[in-house]
Amino acid sequence: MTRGFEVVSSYADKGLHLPYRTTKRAAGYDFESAVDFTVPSIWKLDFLRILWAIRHQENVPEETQAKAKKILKPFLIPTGIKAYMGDDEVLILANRSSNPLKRSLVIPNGIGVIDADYYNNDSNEGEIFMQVLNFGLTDAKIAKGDRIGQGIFMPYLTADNERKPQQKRQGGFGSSGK
Ligand SMILES: O=c1ccn([C@H]2C[C@H](O)[C@@H](COP(=O)(O)OP(=O)(O)OP(=O)(O)O)O2)c(=O)[nH]1
Ligand SMILES: [Mg+2]
Repeated sequence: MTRGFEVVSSYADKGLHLPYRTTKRAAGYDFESAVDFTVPSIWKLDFLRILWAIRHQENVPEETQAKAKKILKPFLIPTGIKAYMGDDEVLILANRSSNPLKRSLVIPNGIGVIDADYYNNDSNEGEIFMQVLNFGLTDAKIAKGDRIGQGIFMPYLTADNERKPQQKRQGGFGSSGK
């Protein structure tokens, strides 16, 4: 077992496809969405009120803040997939170049870093999520099975005299603290 993909147990009988390469020399394994998913447009904000607040240097009302927070929060598309790899390897999750053009979807953190020790972690079994924002004017509808991103396996290097890592990975998305 060198590196590869598995379906996480909660999706065992959901008919998911493991990520695959579409052409002979493709670097990226395409990931499909595990569910039908809607990514709301970030423009669904209460525009006028925000502009008003900025114009008058007022605090944005709490209700608007809550709404904005909900919409601006990057959305996590479940893939139902986990990846195993060597200890000195990482899976880079990148957008498909067609996504900004066709679906107005971007990855707000640029790329996703899927660590080798994320695999089978105690909190979510290592399920890979694709974090996206929809900068378009309308909601982006994604169907189960749509190819949403691509994963590229890479080796990584460590630095001399580094402070040895103290933690065991418990999950993702901020699990190691601030
Ligand atoms: O697009 C992404 C990015 C990350 N992850 C998972 C795998 C990764 O191993 C873990 C942690 O990612 P990262 O280290 O980039 O985020 P963090 O904010 O530092 O979280 P943590 O404190 O859990 O390391 O979250 C994803 O599923 N999708
Ligand atoms: Mg981290």
